[in-house]
Amino acid sequence: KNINKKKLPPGEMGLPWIGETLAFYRAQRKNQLFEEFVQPRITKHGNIFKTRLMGSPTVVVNGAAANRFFLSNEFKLVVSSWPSASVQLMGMNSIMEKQGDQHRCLRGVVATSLSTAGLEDLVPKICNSVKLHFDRHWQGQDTINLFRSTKILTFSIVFECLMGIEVEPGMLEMFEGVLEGVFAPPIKLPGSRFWRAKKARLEIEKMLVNVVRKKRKEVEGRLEGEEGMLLSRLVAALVRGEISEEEVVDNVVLLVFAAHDTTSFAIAMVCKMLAHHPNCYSRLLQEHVEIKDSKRPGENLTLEDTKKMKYTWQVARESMRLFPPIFGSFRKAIVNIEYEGFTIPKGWKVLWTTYGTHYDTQYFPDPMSFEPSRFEENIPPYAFVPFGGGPRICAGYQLAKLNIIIFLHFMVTCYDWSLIYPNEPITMDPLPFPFHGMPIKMSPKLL
Ligand code: HEM
Repeated sequence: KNINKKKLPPGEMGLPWIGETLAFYRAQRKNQLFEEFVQPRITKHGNIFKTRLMGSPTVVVNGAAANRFFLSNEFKLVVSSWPSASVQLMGMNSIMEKQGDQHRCLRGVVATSLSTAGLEDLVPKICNSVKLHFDRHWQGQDTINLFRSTKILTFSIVFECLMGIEVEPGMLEMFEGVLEGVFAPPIKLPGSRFWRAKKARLEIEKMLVNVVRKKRKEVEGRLEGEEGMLLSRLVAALVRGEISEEEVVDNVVLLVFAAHDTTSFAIAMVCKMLAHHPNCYSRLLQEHVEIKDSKRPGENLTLEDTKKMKYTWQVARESMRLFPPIFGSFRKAIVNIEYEGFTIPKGWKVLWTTYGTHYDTQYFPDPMSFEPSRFEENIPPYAFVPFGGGPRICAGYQLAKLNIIIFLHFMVTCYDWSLIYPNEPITMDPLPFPFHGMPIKMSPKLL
């Protein structure tokens, strides 16, 4: 209560409640949130400024030092803070709402599924999913909506390869029904986005509770110590009494949400960059042809093979630097925070951004040019943060990486392709997506 006003960061709070929300939304709709909202305020006030968004006084922080400070002090100074609609739709028990020991327990379950042994099993599974996807959706077509295609694929990879739940017809649509409401105003009027999403969530709950109970019987009948995929591990924790049935359900929903638009957008942007940079494309193609030539026909890739996709991962990281799938995310101060001579009062929100460092000339000279070779050098910690950092760093980073590079392996070695709209605009709703869904022309490759 006794905060010295002079020590608040500079910036405009605007009108009561509404603050600068409209300007924020306007910029977001054009996918110009950084250029039109953040950058001009950095120029005027510096890297740390205050504003008011959706009723909350908020401090926007930019730069590697700020990322380090706020991301690594999760649980001590700040906690993640999602809009009410997201929390209602993902559930109160998802990992993003958990702190301390409960958070550690859930992360542990995800992490063991993505440990080295887990990844070794995942690689052939992902390969099979990609091949099956091409057989079902690409074969015999000469054009395809790439963004849609990668969403269908990512969904089946998360469900079948990571969790071990078979995808049934209609499931993807049900989940997308929920995702559409995640950032909508939480208005429960019939017909509103949020209302429709709530209905979809109830349907999913019904479906997942059955899946979880079936899995529970299986897990209980198994020998102790026998491990399985992520769902089995979550259910095993349920059987041991460490987590509840609601926690299992909420975390399955959360994992789909976390993986879905992010991975698909990352793949779409890599393809856009490859289409615009033919030299990078030939170098990437060569990497994959060499790997393919080292295998017998039909032999699956191994984790070792994916480690050889070094240039591909540079291309993917450079694409995520320029087009991060996540703009940043909100935290809430749980104490009064002193930072860089300013006070951030307890209860205020903090918005850290990926863009605030990704275009910083100190770390990325000539930041607007596409140069995958930047990633040959080590990038200083917290300067490149598409996956966040600290205790809440992306739990699915390894899966995202494998999904992206294995998809590219099969796409570039099996197909010739080109963008139908090379300069297709990117919009946001509120996550970024290519306006036309990135249609491509493609034909099977005659290698
Ligand atoms: C290119 C793809 C992806 C990107 C760019 C991405 C980015 C991020 C970022 C920035 C965060 C941190 C959010 C914060 O600090 O508030 C995060 C958290 C998370 N991500 Fe990802 N993600 C991707 C794919 C995935 C996948 C495939 C999964 C899992 C299947 C996943 C699961 C998670 C989970 C569970 C968290 C929450 C971690 C926690 O709260 O402890 N993500 N992701």
